[in-house]
Amino acid sequence: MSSLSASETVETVETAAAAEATAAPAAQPAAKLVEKQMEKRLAIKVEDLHLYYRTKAEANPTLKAALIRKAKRQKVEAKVIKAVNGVSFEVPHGTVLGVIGHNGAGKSTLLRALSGILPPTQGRVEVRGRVSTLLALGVGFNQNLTGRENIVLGGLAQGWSKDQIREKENAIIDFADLDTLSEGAIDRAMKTYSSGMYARVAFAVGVHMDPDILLVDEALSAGDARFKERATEKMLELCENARTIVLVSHGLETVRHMSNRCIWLDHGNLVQSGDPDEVIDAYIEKQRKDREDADRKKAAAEAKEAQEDQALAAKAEKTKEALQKAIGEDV
Ligand SMILES: Nc1ncnc2c1ncn2[C@@H]1O[C@H](COP(=O)(O)OP(=O)(O)OP(=O)(O)O)[C@@H](O)[C@H]1O
Repeated sequence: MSSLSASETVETVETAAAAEATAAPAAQPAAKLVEKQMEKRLAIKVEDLHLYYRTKAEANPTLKAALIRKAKRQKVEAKVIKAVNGVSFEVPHGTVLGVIGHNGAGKSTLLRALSGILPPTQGRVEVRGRVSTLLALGVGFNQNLTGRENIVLGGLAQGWSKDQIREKENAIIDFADLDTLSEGAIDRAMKTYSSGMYARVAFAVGVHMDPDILLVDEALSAGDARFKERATEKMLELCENARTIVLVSHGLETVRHMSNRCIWLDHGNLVQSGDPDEVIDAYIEKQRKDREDADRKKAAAEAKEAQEDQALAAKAEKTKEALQKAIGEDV
């Protein structure tokens, strides 16, 4: 679980606004005022965001390779992976933003930047409000502590009072509802949990942190159908209270059902953003076309291979005939 210092980002925006007000104190053009009002309603503002990872080119260096490199005084080349390339978008408070895209499109990386885990390589990320992050693996839990102990730890990290912790602890445990899966599990070390049990506790903690902005990365994928339904209801309830949710998922129907805005990432680029039905339909159509293209390429390659086989067989036949002629007997 990670939280971002909301006050810091808000302060940046207000400081900029104050400076502008000093420069032009009196009448401001109506368009400017409207823009400012809109600006205030924003929960997230992402401007020309680039996120790169630097990795060593050699994934599994061998001792021999390392020794040769050392002898030649060569350095291991750093490889830059451009996970997100100049993405810009805005999210008003009360939005459920679905983020879709192929494997490796940059969705989780974007979410890491929104949660503050990953600083931008270039560009700006402004997140205004208390953030709660639900990552697929429930990052932040101590595996050796029990579910209950992790809940208390999460509360302490949020600065809750003893009474608040006691009150929320029960609500979280009720919501996670682990007893129906395995009695007494909440008092066992989390390393003994199944991925579904883990997801339940992570989700229950995340939504009870009373976040303004909830970032969800496939955290529901491990939950069973009943839990997913309850989690969806809870997220919609949060949203009715003008909370903002960013939902990264391959579950296109979940995104269609839950979100009221959607962005589609492809190789780190923002392909389309807007109405979820339109964006999801366009994405499905692109996937269909890609599959068709791949099938066509495969069929063409197979046809070419068959042709080459035929040509080779014909050539072999001719060679055999020529040999027969030359020596006048069967070979
Ligand atoms: N820690 C990392 N170090 C190096 N490269 C990374 C790291 N994490 C992700 N990447 C790379 O960044 C790109 C985007 O990955 P990311 O996990 O953000 O994609 P994704 O859309 O969330 O994919 P998926 O749907 O498979 O979870 C990929 O090329 C991935 O290999």
